[in-house]
Amino acid sequence: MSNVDASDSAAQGLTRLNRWKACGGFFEQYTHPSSSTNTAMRFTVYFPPQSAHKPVPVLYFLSGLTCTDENVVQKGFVQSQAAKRGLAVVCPDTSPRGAGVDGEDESWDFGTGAGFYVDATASKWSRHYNMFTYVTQELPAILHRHFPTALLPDARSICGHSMGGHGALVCAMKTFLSQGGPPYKSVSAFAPIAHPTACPWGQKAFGGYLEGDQGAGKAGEGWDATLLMEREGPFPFPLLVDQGTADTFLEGQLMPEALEKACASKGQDATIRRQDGYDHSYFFISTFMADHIDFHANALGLPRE
Ligand SMILES: N[C@@H](CCC(=O)N[C@@H](CSC=O)C(=O)NCC(=O)O)C(=O)O
Repeated sequence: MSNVDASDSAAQGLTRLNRWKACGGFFEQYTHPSSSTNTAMRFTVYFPPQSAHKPVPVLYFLSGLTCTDENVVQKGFVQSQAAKRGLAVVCPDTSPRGAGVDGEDESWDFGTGAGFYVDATASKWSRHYNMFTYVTQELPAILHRHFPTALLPDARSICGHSMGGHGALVCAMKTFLSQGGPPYKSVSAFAPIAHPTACPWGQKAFGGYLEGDQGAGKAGEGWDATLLMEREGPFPFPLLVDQGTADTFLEGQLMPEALEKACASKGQDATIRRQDGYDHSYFFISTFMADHIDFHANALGLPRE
């Protein structure tokens, strides 16, 4: 279970920053005080046209290193298929901002913009860098309190890219294992950092955020999707992963073959696809976004087109 208290934050207010009409629905961007991160947090929701008349299921999209809530909104092409299927898409930020932790802005792959969707236990980071509790508990509670007629409380799935692809896997796995909220119905990832304890990005993040992860790396094992699959799989939700073959981070950082092997050994319901010639960018993500929206809409029981 989480070491962070997210219980009181649903009562706190949201301030709307922006609203844009798209494909008959609306993107709405909000800021609010967060009890998980002890900072202001920002997120954007796509409300499909159907949500004006009845509550709809929710897909969370977790972005990667250096991103905010806006990258996938501007370049992910979520809205056209989400509007067709009647699926809301929630896009959180990737870390607290302006927390004031010494060194948080020194590198692009750690600290600001790089929360890695863990709950930090190292004392320097643990007051603010609690993105796991924020994404899995606090933000859903806020959304369902503020938008009860637009969003269903228990029908949720999760997707992400790179750091966020791994975050999506771990949010679903750890929520199921801890029974810490309604289970996610499906999980998908674009180019996830599939085995973070074995790659430089993950070792840097876990070594910083997690007490006891320096050196032997033990603390990170409970936050590594491939190790969670090996130890606790199979999980009762389907998994879809897309990986571009021309991704410059594929060798050395992403390691989809490790996750693939773990899924195969545990009989996990998993589809892991290689997409020829695609890189790590939002050109890749936007190309296959409709497939991912359909995958989740089907798992969430939405009517097919
Ligand atoms: N330092 C570089 C590379 C950063 C980068 O490629 N970030 C990816 C996510 S990587 C894994 O989590 C990304 O999504 N970038 C944003 C985008 O809109 O493409 C840099 O700063 O460019």
